[in-house]
Amino acid sequence: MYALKDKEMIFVFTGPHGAGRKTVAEMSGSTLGMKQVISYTTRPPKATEEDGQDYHFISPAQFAQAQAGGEFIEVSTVNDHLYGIKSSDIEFMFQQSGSIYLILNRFGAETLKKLYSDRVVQIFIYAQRDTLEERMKGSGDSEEIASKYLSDYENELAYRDHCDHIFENVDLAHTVFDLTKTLDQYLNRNLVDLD
Ligand SMILES: Nc1nc2c(ncn2[C@@H]2O[C@H](COP(=O)(O)OP(=O)(O)O)[C@@H](O)[C@H]2O)c(=O)[nH]1
Ligand SMILES: Nc1ncnc2c1ncn2[C@@H]1O[C@H](COP(=O)(O)OP(=O)(O)O)[C@@H](O)[C@H]1O
Repeated sequence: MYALKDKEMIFVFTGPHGAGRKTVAEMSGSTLGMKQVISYTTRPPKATEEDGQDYHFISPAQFAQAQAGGEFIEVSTVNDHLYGIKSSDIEFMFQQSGSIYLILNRFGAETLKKLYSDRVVQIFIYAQRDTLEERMKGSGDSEEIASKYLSDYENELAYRDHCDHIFENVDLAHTVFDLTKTLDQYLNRNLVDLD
């Protein structure tokens, strides 16, 4: 496991699938110069996704090999596909930036919190159930996947009690503004005028 250096912080975006975690994390992250640690997955890429940008798309055999070699600090199964984060990627991203972020389900968020305790800030992004349903349709998730995620909505929502900051993502610009202001306070960059 990578040992964090002085002032290095990990921001974990979690919350229900389709709430806009990825959208808002990328927008605030690029404003603040934070780097994303990209997960590895055995899920096939969607039409709009790029290898190395959205995920590192690897085969089950490649995943098993990396897992056997102890390369992952966390592994999770979602809809019959494996997802994991490599410790070496955390280290590499910290060489690029003093703060990194990840977009994880609640199990991954909980694991990182256990591993890195007070150096992890958990950001919970959510939306109302019917809003999620609409967004999932819009982002190309199949009805089967959407209904699987929605059936777990209450459990996903309950995880917010474990998080440091909670944002309901209704209006995108508003969420990103509030989120950037919150993250900026940890980073002490004062990019956002607080008045
Ligand atoms: N625990 C864990 N969760 C992950 C990891 N990578 C991605 N996730 C989460 O697992 C879920 C995967 O969902 P998926 O259907 O592939 O849709 P996505 O939202 O487009 O990535 C999302 O909630 C991700 O945030 C990982 O390495 N570990
Ligand atoms: N505030 C918002 N209003 C409307 N659509 C949004 C908003 N935030 C995100 N979206 C859209 O919702 C879909 C899901 O967003 P995404 O960031 O992929 O969610 P997550 O990472 O939480 O699964 C995307 O199509 C995205 O463009």
